[in-house]
Amino acid sequence: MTFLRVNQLKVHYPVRGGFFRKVIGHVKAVDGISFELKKGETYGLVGESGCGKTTTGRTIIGLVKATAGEILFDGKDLTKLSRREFVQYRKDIQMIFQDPYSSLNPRKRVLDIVAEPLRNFEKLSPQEEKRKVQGLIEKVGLHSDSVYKYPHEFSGGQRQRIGIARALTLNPKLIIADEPVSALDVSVQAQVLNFMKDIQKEFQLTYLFISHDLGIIRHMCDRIGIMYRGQFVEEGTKDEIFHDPKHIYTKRLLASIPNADPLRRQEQQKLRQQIEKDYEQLYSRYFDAEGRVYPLKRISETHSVAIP
Ligand SMILES: Nc1ncnc2c1ncn2[C@@H]1O[C@H](COP(=O)(O)OP(=O)(O)OP(=O)(O)O)[C@@H](O)[C@H]1O
Repeated sequence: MTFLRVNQLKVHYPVRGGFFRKVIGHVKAVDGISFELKKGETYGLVGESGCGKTTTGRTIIGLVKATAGEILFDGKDLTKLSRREFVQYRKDIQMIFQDPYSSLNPRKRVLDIVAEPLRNFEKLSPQEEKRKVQGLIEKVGLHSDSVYKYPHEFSGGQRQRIGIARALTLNPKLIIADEPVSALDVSVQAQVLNFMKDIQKEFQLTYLFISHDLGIIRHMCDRIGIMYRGQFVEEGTKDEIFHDPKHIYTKRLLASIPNADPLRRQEQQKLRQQIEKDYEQLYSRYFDAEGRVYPLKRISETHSVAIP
């Protein structure tokens, strides 16, 4: 059952320059992507830094305005809703951020941090609110007394659990997790990821999981979309992507995962060189006068199209 559908979504950020800060061009952060999420699944968005993953997530949650395209959720196009209408949907879609160190207000107690979304939507008495927050804090594996503490009193993994408790406060249907463990020690990453899997079942959540780490994507996701410079180059189930990748860029990403077996490493090295050669022939980077990677253009698969 389709739960959320993104149709031809584009997000172009204006680039300003000159004395009057006029718009001199656009960064096509997301440039016509379409995909859908089914209820209860984990959909992975993967690609190298700057390919538009975060922008996609932030646009779905309404933090960034779409330039064109549709985001259909519960029969409504979120890009067309007024601010007021959007707030109702915002309850159902929550985000877990990358950095648990900066995403929690250091001056607020856990009670206030976790209760914040609640205060915007429900009028609970202070006692009811505290009971609810303590319940959530226990759910994420922390002691109920933690509600009186401040973020600096917790480890990175614990802080991310607090971020997750905050995301769960309003019983959301969809959680957008943007690199939720990349700021954490490898030893804690697995704990947080497994915990996210557990609560997914319990709270019947659908995840849009954003990561550049294919190992994590493989562990977490049912279906995967591979992004490259604002576009999708390939989409498939976990098995299709990992066992039968079709696109040269996906092969390149997969070849970059180090092989644990030393005997196979040499083989992998050779494969990687071949893939790099093919890739270089297909894609090329363009830079503007200031050295920024420019229009994120893709050379056609036949190598025959000249880039202006
Ligand atoms: N507010 C903004 N204004 C202008 N350009 C932006 C803005 N935010 C992002 N960009 C540009 O849009 C492109 C996509 O960025 P985005 O953060 O969505 O990529 P990403 O795949 O999530 O990368 P990362 O993994 O590094 O976070 C990049 O070229 C980035 O520089």
